[in-house]
Amino acid sequence: MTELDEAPAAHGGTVVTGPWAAEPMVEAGPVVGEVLPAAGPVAARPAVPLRLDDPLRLPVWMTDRAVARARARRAGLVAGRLAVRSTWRTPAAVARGSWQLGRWWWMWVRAEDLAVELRDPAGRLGKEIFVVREHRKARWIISGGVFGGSSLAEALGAVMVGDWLPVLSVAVGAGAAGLAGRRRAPGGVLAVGGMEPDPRADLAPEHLNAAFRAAGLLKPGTTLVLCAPIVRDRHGRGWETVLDLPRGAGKTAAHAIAKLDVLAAELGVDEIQLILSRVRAHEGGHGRRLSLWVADDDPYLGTPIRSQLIDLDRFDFWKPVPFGRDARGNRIDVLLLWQSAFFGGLPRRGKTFSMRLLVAAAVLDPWCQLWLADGKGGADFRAVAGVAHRYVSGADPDDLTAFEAMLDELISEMSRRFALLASLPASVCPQGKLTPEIMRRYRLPLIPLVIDELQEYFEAVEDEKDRQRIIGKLARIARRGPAAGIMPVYASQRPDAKSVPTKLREIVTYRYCTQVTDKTSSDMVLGDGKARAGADASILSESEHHKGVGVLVTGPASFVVVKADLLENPDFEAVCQRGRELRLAEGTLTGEACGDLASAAASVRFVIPTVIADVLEAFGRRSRMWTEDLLSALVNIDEDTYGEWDGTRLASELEDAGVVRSMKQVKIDGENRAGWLLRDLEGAIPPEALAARPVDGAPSTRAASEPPATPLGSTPAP
Ligand SMILES: Nc1ncnc2c1ncn2[C@@H]1O[C@H](COP(=O)(O)OP(=O)(O)OP(=O)(O)O)[C@@H](O)[C@H]1O
Repeated sequence: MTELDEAPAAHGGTVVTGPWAAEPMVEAGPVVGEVLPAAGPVAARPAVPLRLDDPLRLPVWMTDRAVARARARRAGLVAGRLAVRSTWRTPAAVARGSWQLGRWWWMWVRAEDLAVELRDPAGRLGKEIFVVREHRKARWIISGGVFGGSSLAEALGAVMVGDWLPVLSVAVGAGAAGLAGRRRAPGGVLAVGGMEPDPRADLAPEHLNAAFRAAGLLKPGTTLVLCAPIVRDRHGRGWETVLDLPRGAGKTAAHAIAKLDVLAAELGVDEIQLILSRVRAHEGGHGRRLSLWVADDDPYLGTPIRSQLIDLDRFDFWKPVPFGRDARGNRIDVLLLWQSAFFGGLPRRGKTFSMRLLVAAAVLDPWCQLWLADGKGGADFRAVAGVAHRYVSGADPDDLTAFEAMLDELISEMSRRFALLASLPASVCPQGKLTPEIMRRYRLPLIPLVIDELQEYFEAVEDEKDRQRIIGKLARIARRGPAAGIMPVYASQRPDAKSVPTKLREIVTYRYCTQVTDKTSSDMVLGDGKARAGADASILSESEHHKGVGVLVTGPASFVVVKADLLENPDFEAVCQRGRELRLAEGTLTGEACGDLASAAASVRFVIPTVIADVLEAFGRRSRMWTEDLLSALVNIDEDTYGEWDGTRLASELEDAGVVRSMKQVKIDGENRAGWLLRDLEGAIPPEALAARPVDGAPSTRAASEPPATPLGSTPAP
């Protein structure tokens, strides 16, 4: 196993190469400003001026097996259909052609063309009738001459050459009549064998012109401007080109992207097979320039790619996380540093699995402190319990309290970090932001805050005011957290306004949406107007192959459709086990992952006083509690012992057990009341018992002579 040290260098919150970037054309150089021929029955490719020093280029079907196969298949189909259909179509075509030729001859011999020219505005011929008659006479003579001459020639030919000559003449005549009587497709394009041309076999400029015209993007008589020849892409999986919409029609690249569904239908492919993206100014583009790629097949077919994270010993979360691949097979990595993310989509479409790739990367970095809440409390995240600093599973009333306590604690941590960063000298902290050096020196690990099935928490809250308060906290963390190394990743199953509060979504920088039912739901996750701009998760199908495929929006104008790598539950468990070992070795295992304090104390033969043990149990995952709540929780634990206790009795018992109370009033939700802090209670546990927990950075195997590590969260003076 290796560390992913060849991962691209960190760069401010971007996703590496996506199909929106015009790729260099490898097969041929760009031919700027070449005008596509008008739509029509033109089968030939656009004439690219040849120069003597141009390399010899073979037709694509000779160099590309996929195209050769597609062509052969199509030729076979066309020939087969032609053979079957011609049995009844040929006589009909010959009859139609004979009738048309006969009619044409009759019009000609009647000199109708001349008569039309010579008629006065009232439609009379007047004296010109004599000219017309002269012509009629001459044309009858010519017809008679041709007919008589050819009959004589046929008769002589039959005698001198053979009887087959007249038969051949009749066959040629019938063939000509048959050709004249062929059926034509509407618009004048010939439908060979009754089949439409298949752009997958050979995408030609006229296909593009016709599709753009049908989508209302081209005015009659105008054509697209080809900036690069239409070539096979480097993997031979589709056709690609760069083109401009013509000036003067008022149509932009954005208009074309909004018509992606119509264009795909006109090109005879599924929307998922057509990748249209703007070519921006820094790539040499402008408002009318588009990069276009038409895949031969659904680009997401095939077995899912196993996540690289499974085989990594450790990962550096300051680097982009290997996430998946786009339609064209380019790797997509996601740098979560300084960012926040939102995952949405219908159930069972791979939302949690995709999000878990980021979690796995965090788990593999011992300098990441994971705070995680799973609203459903399913099996997907159970393995993080051994690594996570805070882990809330489920959305029952107790879990909801723990969930909010976790948010409060994190907000306090965020404020502490900002205060600390502000106090550091500019030489240590030049940008006022966390750096890997500051992280290690001041024990400020990166904190991914991961919340799956967010809708469960919103639904568990009955009062709208409480819901808004939670949204406010989540939004506050998303807005300010990233600069302090706190990166929220939220996921919700239901793409509606209640489950995906707009206020929250708009702050989050990355948004990922797996399949949804319609454009409105897609916009609900990805942002208003995104579907119109091409980022539309409703084009994903229910196919097994589209599980884990989602639209990843990385900025106001950038998105990519990604097939996420696969990381299944057993692999995730192995990753979590590795993450725990890494933290134990590095002395960074903290919080709930350290386990139950009472059992840790028991392992060093120390018995925690019952009152402290019970109070700790009553605290659960909270960091502070009001006395009245604590007393009722104690009554729940043991009514016989605590039924008669009041605040004074509790204070004196805890004092006797060694608890030193640092403050009598504690603030919860902005309200100060008599209460207790978790850290005061933990302060009463003797050092040996605390040392039995790896919480303070002591690897379980640390030698007695080694100095103790500084606890995470306790910061040395700058
Ligand atoms: N990248 C992937 N490639 C292939 N299959 C995947 C991928 N991601 C997920 N799946 C499959 O899809 C199933 C559902 O995934 P997941 O649990 O992430 O869905 P979800 O959208 O989070 O659903 P829910 O909201 O019900 O939890 C998984 O059990 C897995 O088999």
